[in-house]
Amino acid sequence: MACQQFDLVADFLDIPDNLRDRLKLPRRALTVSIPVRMDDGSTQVFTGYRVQHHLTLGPTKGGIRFHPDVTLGEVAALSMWMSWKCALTGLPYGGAKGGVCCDPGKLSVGELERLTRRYTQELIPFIGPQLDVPAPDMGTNEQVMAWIMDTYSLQVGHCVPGIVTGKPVGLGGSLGRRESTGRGVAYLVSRAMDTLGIPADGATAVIQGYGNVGSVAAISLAKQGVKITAVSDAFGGIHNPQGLDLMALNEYVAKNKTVVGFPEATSVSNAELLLLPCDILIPAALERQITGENAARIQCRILAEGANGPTTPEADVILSQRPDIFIIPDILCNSGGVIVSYFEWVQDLQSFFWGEGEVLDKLFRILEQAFGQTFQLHKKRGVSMRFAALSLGIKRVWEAKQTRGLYP
Ligand SMILES: NC(=O)C1=CN([C@@H]2O[C@H](COP(=O)(O)OP(=O)(O)OC[C@H]3O[C@@H](n4cnc5c(N)ncnc54)[C@H](O)[C@@H]3O)[C@@H](O)[C@H]2O)C=CC1
Ligand SMILES: O=C(O)CCC(=O)C(=O)O
Repeated sequence: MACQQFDLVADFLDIPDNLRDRLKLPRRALTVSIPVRMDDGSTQVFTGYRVQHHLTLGPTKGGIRFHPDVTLGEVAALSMWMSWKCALTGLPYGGAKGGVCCDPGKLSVGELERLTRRYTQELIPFIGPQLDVPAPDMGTNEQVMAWIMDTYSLQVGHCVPGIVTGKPVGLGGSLGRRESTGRGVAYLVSRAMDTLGIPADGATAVIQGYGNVGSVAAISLAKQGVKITAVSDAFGGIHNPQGLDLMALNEYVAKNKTVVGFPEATSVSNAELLLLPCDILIPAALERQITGENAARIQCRILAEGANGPTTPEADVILSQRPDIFIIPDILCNSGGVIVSYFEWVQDLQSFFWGEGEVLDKLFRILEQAFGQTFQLHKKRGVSMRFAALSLGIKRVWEAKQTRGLYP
C-alpha cells in the first residue's frame, strides 16, 4: 500500500524513475530474536523489528507495536508513512517504526518487561536521541517506554530521557502526550465539520478500536457535543444509536478489559460497525479495514483515519467516486501524537518543561497549518486529501535530499 501510494505521488511530482528507490527503500531494517524467560520457567523466542526509513532531516522517529500479526513488511510501510507524516507537519525527523510479534494481552507484567528490555538491548547500537527515538504504538504504553528508557540509560551509564517519547511525565514525559493523538484527531474532525457545515452538536461518531487513540478521540468529540454511537476493540463492538455513556463505558473497560458486554448497547461485529450510518467514522485500530469490498457501503460524511493505513488503495479508488465522504488521511489525522512526541524530545534535550496549555497551543497551531496546506492543495489541484497530504510530505523529503546532494 505504501509503495503504491508513493509511486502515484512520484509521478505527480515528476521524480525521476532512477531516483525513486532512494526515497522508497528504508535506510536500515533490523530483525532481532528476543529470548524471554517465561513465568513457567520455559524460554520463548520472539521476533522483533525496527525499520528506519530515512535520516535526511534528523533522527528517525516512530512508535513500537506489540501485536501478534507484526511483520517486517508492515513495519517498513509504517516507517515510510512516518517519514511523510513528519515532513507534512514540518518536524525535523525521518520516519521509523518498530514491532515485536507477540500478544501483550497474554503476557504477564514480568514477561512483558523482560521482552521489552531484551528487545531494547538488541536495538541499542541503532537507537539514540540523535539517531532514532521510539514511542508508543498499538500494544505499548508509557510503562513500556519507561522500561526502554531505563534499559538504554543503564547501558550508557547516565539517565537519557530523550531516548524515547511517550514516557510517564515523572520520567521526563510531556504533559499532553498520552492524549495528543486522540485530541489531534478530534481537532481535525472539528475543522472538517466546520468546512462541511456540519454542527458538532448532535453529530454522530462511530469508532473502531477503543484504545489510546480511539478512546481519547471519543471523549474529546463528546465534549464538543458529538454523540458516540458505536465503538469496538479486538473482541467485538457495541452500538447504541442514542449515544454511549462514555464515563460508564470507561469504568466498564477498566474493569473488564473490553467494551464487549457493556450494558445498554447491542453487540455488533467489527465488520458491521464500519457500515453503520454516522457523520464521523474513525478507524483507530489496524490497517486495511476500509477495502474494495466495503468502501462503497460505508455511510459517513467524514472518514477520520486515526489508525495508520486503514484504507486500501482499492478502497481509495472507490472513495474517489464518493464526493459525499471527506477523508482526513492518516498521516495528517493521527499526527498529533508525533507532534507532541517532538515537543517531549525538545523538552528532554533542554531539561526545561512546558505547561499543558503551551503544549496544546503549539499542537493545534501545527495541525491547523498542516490541515490548511493539505486542504488548499486538494482544492487547487483537484486531488484527494490523501494525495495532497502525501505529496506535501514526499516533496519536502525529496527537496531535502536534492539540497543535501541526494545520497545522505
Ligand atoms: N498511540 C499513538 O500515539 C498513535 C497511534 N497511531 C495508530 O492508531 C492506531 C491505534 O493505536 P493505539 O490506540 O495506540 O493502540 P492501543 O493498543 O492503545 O489500542 C488499539 C485498540 O484497537 C483494538 N483492536 C486491535 N485489533 C483490532 C481489530 N482487529 N479490530 C478492532 N479493534 C482492534 C484493540 O483491542 C484496542 O482497543 C494504530 O493504527 C496506531 O498505529 C497513530 C499515531 C500515534
Ligand atoms: O510519537 C511518535 O514518535 C510516533 C507515533 C507513531 O507511531 C505514529 O504516529 O504512527
